[in-house]
Amino acid sequence: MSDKLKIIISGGGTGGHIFPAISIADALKARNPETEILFVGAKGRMEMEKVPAAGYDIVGLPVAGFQRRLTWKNITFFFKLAASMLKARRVVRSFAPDVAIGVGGYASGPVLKAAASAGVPTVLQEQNSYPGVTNKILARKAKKICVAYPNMERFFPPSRIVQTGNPVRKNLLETIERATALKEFELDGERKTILVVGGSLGAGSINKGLISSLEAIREREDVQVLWQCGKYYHQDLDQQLKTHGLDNVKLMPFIARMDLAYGVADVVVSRAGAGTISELALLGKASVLVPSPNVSEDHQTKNAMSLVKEGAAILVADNETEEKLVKEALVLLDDIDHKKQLEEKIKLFAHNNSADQIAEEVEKIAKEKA
Ligand SMILES: CC(=O)N[C@H]1[C@@H](OP(=O)(O)OP(=O)(O)OC[C@H]2O[C@@H](n3ccc(=O)[nH]c3=O)[C@H](O)[C@@H]2O)O[C@H](CO)[C@@H](O)[C@@H]1O
Repeated sequence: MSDKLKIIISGGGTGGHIFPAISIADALKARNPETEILFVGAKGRMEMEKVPAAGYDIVGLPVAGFQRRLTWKNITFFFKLAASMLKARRVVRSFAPDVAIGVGGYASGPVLKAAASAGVPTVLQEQNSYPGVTNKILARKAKKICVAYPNMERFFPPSRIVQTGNPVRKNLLETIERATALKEFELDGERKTILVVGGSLGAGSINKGLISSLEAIREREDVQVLWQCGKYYHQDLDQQLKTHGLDNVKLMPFIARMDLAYGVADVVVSRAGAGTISELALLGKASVLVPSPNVSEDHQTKNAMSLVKEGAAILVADNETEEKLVKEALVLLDDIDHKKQLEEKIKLFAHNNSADQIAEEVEKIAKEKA
């Protein structure tokens, strides 16, 4: 094997797949700057913007998701899948990677399948406590499956599982100046802060919970809310907020500087995506989680429950946000002991150096192949 490794990383769709992928790429580069990395994502999805912004090349496949209900879109799904398979094969042949890594999301199926058929070893990174169908199928051929949760031998061949945790962006772990964070979001240093995040795309039910509780938030002059609502919901919510004229709510479509947002947060209200949970654990944040019911195998509830049953987070159901969400967050903000307990307990779920560990596995596999 030459020193110069060539690695394909495929997948994406949402931040939960893209950010771990970028962290793995960064770790491979940090270990060996000569390593050449090519991303393969899905055309029109978030990765086509975020990956180049992180300094890596990406090729887009025309692949789309399969709709679980009966719809005409599923006819185009099969055409797109076939076209993606052909393109994935071409990309694998011309880039000739030493290893292909799949991080989940539409593109990883065709790419890992093409890689395995071409004799390229594959590695999976499964972020969730309950894998989707594609990863279960891809795992049959994968050399290693890097997981973040225990008991994954229920789904994957035990001898090929490695406990690595989910890669988290490095800058989230650096110490930040509180003043810089307050300035970034135009927040008040005298107030306690609730950070609200609806996953990388925003969450309708969390947004509803906030909108229906604006009066309760207005009454709390000692509190402010930094609210990421998702690009799709932003315009409408921004208009609704303006009519209420609150000075303690800051609405944003997406937060690029999550390091600063976590830095100012006293309590976090969030979806239960695996990436966010890994970040909350590493940073020891007291959290109220609202699992999305719209994900495969209800995996967010399973992610959240692994914390909740250990007293490491609070859960509010998706259909109860209007009555409970803001109320629970405010109670937690005031209950210093409970807040402290959650901060300590969630830290027990933290996994350090995950990206580096995955990069090491990938290098080992490349060496075995050579
Ligand atoms: C709807 C959906 O399919 N969600 C899935 C998606 O989650 P999704 O991408 O929403 O969520 P995750 O929680 O895993 O990751 C979100 C990432 O985006 C970052 N972030 C979020 C908001 C923001 O404004 N700025 C920002 O940078 C977070 O810091 C985190 O790094 O992938 C996860 C990992 O497979 C799954 O567990 C989720 O169920």
